[in-house]
Amino acid sequence: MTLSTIDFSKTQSFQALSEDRNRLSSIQLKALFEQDSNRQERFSLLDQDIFLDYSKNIIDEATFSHLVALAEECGLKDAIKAQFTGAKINQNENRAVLHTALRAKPTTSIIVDGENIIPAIQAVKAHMKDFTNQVISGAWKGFTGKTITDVVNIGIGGSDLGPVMVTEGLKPYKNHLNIHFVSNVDGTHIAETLKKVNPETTLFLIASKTFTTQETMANAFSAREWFLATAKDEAAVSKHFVALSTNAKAVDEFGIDVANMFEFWDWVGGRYSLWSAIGLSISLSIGFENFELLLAGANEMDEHFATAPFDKNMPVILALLGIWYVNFFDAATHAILPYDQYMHRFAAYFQQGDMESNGKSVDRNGKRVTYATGPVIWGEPGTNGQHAFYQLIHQGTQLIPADFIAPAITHNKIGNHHTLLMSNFFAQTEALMNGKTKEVVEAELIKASLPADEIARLSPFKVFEGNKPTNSILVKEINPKTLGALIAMYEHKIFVQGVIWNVFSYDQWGVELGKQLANSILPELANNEKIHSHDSSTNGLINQFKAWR
Ligand SMILES: O=P(O)(O)OC[C@H]1O[C@H](O)[C@H](O)[C@@H](O)[C@@H]1O
Repeated sequence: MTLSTIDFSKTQSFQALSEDRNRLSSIQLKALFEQDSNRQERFSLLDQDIFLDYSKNIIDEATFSHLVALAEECGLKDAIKAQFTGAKINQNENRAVLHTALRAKPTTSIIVDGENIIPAIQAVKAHMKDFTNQVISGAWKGFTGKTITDVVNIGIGGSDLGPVMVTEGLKPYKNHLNIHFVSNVDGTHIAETLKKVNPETTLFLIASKTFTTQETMANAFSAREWFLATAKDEAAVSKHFVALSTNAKAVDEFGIDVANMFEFWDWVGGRYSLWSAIGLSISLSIGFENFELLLAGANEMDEHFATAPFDKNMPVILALLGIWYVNFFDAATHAILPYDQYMHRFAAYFQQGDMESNGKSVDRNGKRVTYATGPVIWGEPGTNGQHAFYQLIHQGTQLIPADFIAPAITHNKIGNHHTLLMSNFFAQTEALMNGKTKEVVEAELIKASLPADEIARLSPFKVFEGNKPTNSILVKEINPKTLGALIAMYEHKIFVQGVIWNVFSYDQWGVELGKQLANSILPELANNEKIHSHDSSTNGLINQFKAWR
């Protein structure tokens, strides 16, 4: 079973949406609310303690049904089925895409290459559970008999961003272990981390799907050297180094006992791997039971995604709205704005999730696309963003659709902080939608007793056009289950968009060229001889570096 290769810009729904775009260009969102008192009821969904209000989007009933029809026309139903049942939809790498299997119920059966993969997943989970319990309880001892106090996850990209985001997001559930993350090949990252830990009580998790990634291997070797400088005994490595990988051979060559390897498989994409052994730092940080709740939340979202009709399906709706703005309003970026300090890495995580998946310009037929695909994903937690970049969202020339995410219940009930935060959350989407008219601005300036010529001069700067689209995602509370569901919701959003844009979302050839060139430049940096092998800019930069270092 392969994915369809329909050019969505040639579909009937696309044509209808183009007409909708023209029709809606003269309509203000505000007016749509005035015309229909049930608008929010119509354009919102409640599922799994997540309330998605998408009513503040530039859509009406007709547009919404055309968007849903677009999903149907592009074969989304079959695509979802293909992904969940293990079809090799990552065609360029001939792989299935089964992060959903990692959180499936143990009774499920999913066949890949003639074999049910669920028992192997359960076996790794049992290993993770046992190991997590030993480390947390203190039964796992370091080489001098001391218990573990610190865990350092060494990994990059998908082997870092998910665990960082989730351990930060779920800090209220954290136990006594200190969790650190080292990703950058810049020696500063590992050096600063090693300053904080003691080799006798530190556990290193070498997290790499391929176990060949330059950055991770360099950091892992430096950590090992640092450790051995104290331990002075290779045999001690097995008590302090474990591997999270698909590559048993490379793990063995590094010197990690394969018994201390937590395996996963090629059908888990790096940026979708936090549910696999890559999640060991999460499990150590919040306990295996909470890790399982994270998986259970994701699984419930999987079921919602796989079974809900498209017009009641959160990931599908988010994906379609995203396409609406990228392809019909020329939106080049999409902001993710969590009003929750613990979620401060959520946008960074989905930068990889989304941009590495759908940052493609060749379609599934191997042809250059004739339309825009994945937007730039960015964002910072509210209210910090309000005092930094919201100016541009409110009054700039770019249309920036934004997702506002907030928990109703806070983990830190200090004074009135949460109501202050939430008042901003509600105010911003309202302000973005309604804007402020010239009349209102002028009335305010008259009230402030400004002279008429000053009012005329100032008012254009103080007008807000409004009509800026947002989704509000109100979560009852950020806990392991709801966070699992939220992450899965965005994962599926990415998948749906990839299906419709007719791109392969699960490969990432775009990261290869830079890696290749870095490898060819590396030997050129070994001495101080002048380089002439590149363009004049690259030669000049390398030679200046050599002169200065
Ligand atoms: O887990 P690893 O094999 O070390 O890969 C780490 C990362 O590196 C690559 O460059 C890919 O672009 C990412 O998708 C991946 O997550």
